[in-house]
Amino acid sequence: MNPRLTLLQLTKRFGGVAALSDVSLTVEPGQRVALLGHNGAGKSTMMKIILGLIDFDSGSVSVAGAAPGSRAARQATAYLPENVAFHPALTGAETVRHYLRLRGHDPRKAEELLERVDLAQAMHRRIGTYSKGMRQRVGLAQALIGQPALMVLDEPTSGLDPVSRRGFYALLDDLATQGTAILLSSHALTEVEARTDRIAILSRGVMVAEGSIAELRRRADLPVTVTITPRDEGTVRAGLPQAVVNGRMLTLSVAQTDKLTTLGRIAQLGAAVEDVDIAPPTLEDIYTHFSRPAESEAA
Ligand SMILES: Nc1ncnc2c1ncn2[C@@H]1O[C@H](COP(=O)(O)OP(=O)(O)OP(=O)(O)O)[C@@H](O)[C@H]1O
Repeated sequence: MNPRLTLLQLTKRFGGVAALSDVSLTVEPGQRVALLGHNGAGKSTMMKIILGLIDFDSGSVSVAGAAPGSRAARQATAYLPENVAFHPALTGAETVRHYLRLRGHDPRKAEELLERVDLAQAMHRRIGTYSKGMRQRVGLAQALIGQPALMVLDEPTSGLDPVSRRGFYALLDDLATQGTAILLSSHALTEVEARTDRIAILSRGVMVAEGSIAELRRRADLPVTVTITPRDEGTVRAGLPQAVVNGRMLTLSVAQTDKLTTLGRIAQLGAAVEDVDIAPPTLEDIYTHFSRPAESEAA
């Protein structure tokens, strides 16, 4: 299958600032890719280039096999900006009908789209009375028009409460199952860790890491955290002198390669141990690990 999005050695400068340097990325049909990066890392610049809103200096970009900004690319792509702005005097239903007409679709589909984003109750109210999260969901309904081949979402959950976030990701899962490729930028590491297939980390315009969370975890080779709940603290501390006391628990930071040996030593402590938990490095740990070299360059 052809990728829905291909960026090859993409470079973009704004005067003296290299917003993107040699960035490559592909997103296949049905993939959900999270684009992570500090403020000013180049995420919005990349999205604007994909949408054909700004030019780039060198490299190549293909959106569903077409040039960014071309009619074919625009038809294949849906975009949800971070702060959606709609006319406050129009209702949700009127707004989505308007976008349906603009994109050559049957305006009667507005109700179904608004139901999909959980706005059935409020669709006939003026948008001026909506909360930020509700406006965001109107934006999402607009982005769902015509079953896009590629969805580009800029911080899509920033105004949403936890229940709405869950609903939002369930909707993305449905779209991905039907083949839509999804590229979303986010600073919410915990939720993208659970709800996306691949992570792309930009740091000062450079793609410093890209892959599934399992691949990035392997590559980063960060220690796992082993937490032991002792039944007999004295015996556990004597058996594991390097463990750090943390309230009622003892924790150990263990290299991946020493994990099984350490578990063997814990098992030998027998009844002195009440429980053991192993936590792999979180996406936040991985993100910090890969972003760090560029940060130290900056120092
Ligand atoms: N129109 C512009 N003119 C000059 N510099 C720009 C312009 N747009 C972006 N930049 C610069 O390019 C770099 C990347 O900015 P960009 O907005 O892409 O970052 P970002 O990752 O989206 O950040 P944030 O998380 O804050 O939205 C920054 O140094 C920014 O100042």
